[in-house]
Parts: sequence; structure tokens; C-alpha cells
Amino acid sequence: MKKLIVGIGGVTNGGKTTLSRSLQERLPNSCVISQDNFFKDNSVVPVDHNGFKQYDVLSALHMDRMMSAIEDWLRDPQTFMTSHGLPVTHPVSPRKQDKDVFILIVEGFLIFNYAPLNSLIRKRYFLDVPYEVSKERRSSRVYSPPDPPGYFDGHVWPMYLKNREEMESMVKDMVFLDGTLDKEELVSTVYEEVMAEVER
Ligand SMILES: Nc1ncnc2c1ncn2[C@@H]1O[C@H](COP(=O)(O)OP(=O)(O)O)[C@@H](O)[C@H]1O
Ligand SMILES: NC(=O)c1ccc[n+]([C@@H]2O[C@H](COP(=O)(O)O)[C@@H](O)[C@H]2O)c1
Repeated sequence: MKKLIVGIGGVTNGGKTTLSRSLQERLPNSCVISQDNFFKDNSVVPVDHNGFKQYDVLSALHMDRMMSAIEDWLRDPQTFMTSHGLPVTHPVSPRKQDKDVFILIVEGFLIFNYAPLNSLIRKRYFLDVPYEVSKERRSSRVYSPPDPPGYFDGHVWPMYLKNREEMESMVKDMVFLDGTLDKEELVSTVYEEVMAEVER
């Protein structure tokens, strides 16, 4: 059995969840684990001197729980998929009928900065959009808790710049994607590359 982990990282509202879901629909025997599902409870996330909740840091996330989910998939992808109500089909590659291929798409804004997770990822994509696009898209999104006034400029964007710098010093083989491109174009590009990796 072949197991392949694809990482979809990038800026907030870059289109990570959208791309990951479309990829999952196209790639047989694939599933998605989203970092968004592993935020700690608001009551334990500290605030800074401006009163902004410090959500855009690794310590605001249950990375241990996220790793456990990934390890569950690695141990037995088929059981992981069926327990999440996802269909399993055989085989993925007609040219390698004897080999099942399972694909895990890990998506999130801080996945490549976390070394234990980054080391498991075979293909790394980073969705990039300019400040104005990210801010505009985020303004119509409601998080839990919702962003307070000034949060984007006071916390989200400065932390993004810091995290991105850290990530770029840690990770070299990243494929940057322009998140303002058409959704279909983005999914086709990544799909082709992932299938090429599957065939390898
Ligand atoms: N390629 C794209 N072009 C235009 N809008 C997009 C694109 N991809 C995503 N969006 C929109 O941007 C917003 C954020 O997308 P989402 O996938 O939730 O981003 P992320 O998971 O990176 O925060 C959504 O309203 C989504 O419909
Ligand atoms: N899902 C949550 O519980 C929650 C809570 C507060 C903020 N956030 C925000 O989520 C963002 C990361 O997710 P996206 O990349 O999907 O926007 C961070 O910028 C963070 O500020 C999420």
C-alpha cells in the first residue's frame, strides 16, 4: 500500500479549504484533515497587551491531537476513511493494479512550521494572496469567536508575516500558488502534480 500526504498551506482566506475539498472530490481514496478543527478553546487562548486573542500561533492549536489523527490515518488509511464515512475504491492507478494508493490532504495556515508534521508531507503547496485580498475575503467570514475590530491588522497579518518568514527558512521545496487564480485552474494544477507523484 502506498500512502501520500499532501500539504495545502497558506495565508488566511487564501483558499486552502476550498482547494482541499475540490482535490478530495477528484482524488480517489483521499481525505482531508483540517487544522481549523484543532484550535484550543477560547478560554485558554491568551491575550496580548492590546487585548487581542493570540490565535495565530502554534500554541493556540492542539497539534498533539492533529498529529494523532494523522497517525491514525497512517496506521490504517482504509479504516480511517470508512470511519469518517468516506468511500474506498480500488485501485487508484490502473497501471499498478496490485497497489492501493491512499492520499491524505492536510490543510492549514500553520502546517509547514510544525516540524513533526512537515516531515510527513511529500508535496507542499502554499496558497498566496495579497494583503488586500486576504483582508477582504476575511471580512465576510465569521470565526468563532468573531474577529474583533482591528484584529486583522493588529494580530492576523503581523503574525502571518512572522510565521511565513519562519516557514520559508525551514522549508525549501514549496510550490507557491496564486490564490487569486480561478478555483478550477488551481485544482487542476495540483491534481495533475499529485497524480504524477502517485504514478512515480
Ligand atoms: N480561487 C479563488 N478565487 C476566488 N475566491 C476564492 C478562491 N478560493 C477560495 N475563495 C473564497 O475565499 C474565501 C476563503 O476560502 P477558504 O477556502 O475558506 O480559505 P482558507 O481555508 O485558506 O481560509 C471563501 O469565500 C472562498 O469561496
Ligand atoms: N476555528 C477557530 O476556532 C478560530 C477561532 C479564532 C480565530 N480563528 C482564525 O482562523 C485562522 C486560520 O484559519 P484560516 O486559514 O482558515 O483562515 C487564523 O487566522 C485565526 O485567527 C479560528
